[in-house]
Amino acid sequence: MLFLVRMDVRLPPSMPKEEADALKATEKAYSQGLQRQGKWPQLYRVVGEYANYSIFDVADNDELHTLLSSLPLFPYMQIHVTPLARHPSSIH
Ligand SMILES: O=C(O)C[C@H]1C=CC(=O)O1
Repeated sequence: MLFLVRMDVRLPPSMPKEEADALKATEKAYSQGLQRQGKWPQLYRVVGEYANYSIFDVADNDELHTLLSSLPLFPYMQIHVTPLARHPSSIH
């Protein structure tokens, strides 16, 4: 199942830079692992925002929730999920 996911990251301004950098590094490694597994096939930065649009390719809602809630930045993100279905006019 394909999902379009928007993630908006809101780190508290009071978080020490070292802590924020460590979280971002852990998040990067986690996300790249999922990308290599094919579960997170597309990841785009939203221009001018600390946000991304991503495509996830997972078995079901439960797997997506498990992956998203395991993101190291999860406590600091607003996440919006849109389930995708094949468009009848799509040639892909
Ligand atoms: O930077 C972000 O958009 C948040 C998150 C998503 C992948 C990653 O490495 O960090």
